[in-house]
Amino acid sequence: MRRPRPGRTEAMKVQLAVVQMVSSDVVADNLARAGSLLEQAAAGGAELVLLPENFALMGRDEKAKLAIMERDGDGPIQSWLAAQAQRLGLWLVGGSMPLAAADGRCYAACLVFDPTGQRQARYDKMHLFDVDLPGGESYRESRTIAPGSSPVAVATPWGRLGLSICYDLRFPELYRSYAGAELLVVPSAFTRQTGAAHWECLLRSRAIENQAYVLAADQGGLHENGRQTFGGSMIIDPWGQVLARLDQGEGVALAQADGEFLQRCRSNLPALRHARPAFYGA
Ligand SMILES: NC(=O)CC(=O)C(=O)O
Repeated sequence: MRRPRPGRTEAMKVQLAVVQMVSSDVVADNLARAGSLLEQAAAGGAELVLLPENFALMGRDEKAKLAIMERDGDGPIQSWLAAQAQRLGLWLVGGSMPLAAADGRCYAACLVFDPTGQRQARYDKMHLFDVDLPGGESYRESRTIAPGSSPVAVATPWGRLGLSICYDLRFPELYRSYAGAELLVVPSAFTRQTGAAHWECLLRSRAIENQAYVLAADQGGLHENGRQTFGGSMIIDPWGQVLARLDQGEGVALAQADGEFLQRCRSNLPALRHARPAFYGA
């Protein structure tokens, strides 16, 4: 593994992977398939891999999450993530999984493990998908999920990695709080309807305005509860170009991040330095 010295973004070269799943309501099946997809990513040279939101379970109803939620730092899904990172020698970003909240709900937590299996970060989804879509589809995540309250960026051998989950993608201020981060992750279970309309456009915008690599791993297919997710998992460079993309179904997309290219984007078009938050807020 190439490990550039901290601060040497231009020396950064890392093979990235996003894993797309169509998770079912059986945890053991989902983990077995996720394990094979991670092996596929590792065989493609991936050093940093992102799983989708709800990788371990897309239940028949939202409450199913509560039956499998774990205490922080203790439980089979967390152990599985640590073991996969270690087994395959990867930085593994574990999409989202339910961790118990004090009020009986859970947090949708994104956990990051390094190649020794040590946990390096936890981010809890901050914006909850309580929406009514045209056509009658409706979601109330806040009934089962408690909102997180802190942005989290983690230091990796390739620079800072800003964490977010799915609906967070619609709140650019969160990503601006990571300004300067080289890598942004968006594990998701975007609806088919909103994904067709907004997914790529929002992802490319976050990459362009923050001049960062964006990794977006989505759920992509028909789930047992009748819910359809969009797919279209992708890796985008700081110029907004889609380097790798999946359609529907399960799979792995791979692409290389290049620190020299990122630095060139930032020095040729120094929009991050031109920002004037004093006049319109941080
Ligand atoms: N499912 C989500 O959390 C978000 C989504 O589908 C959207 O923002 O659209």
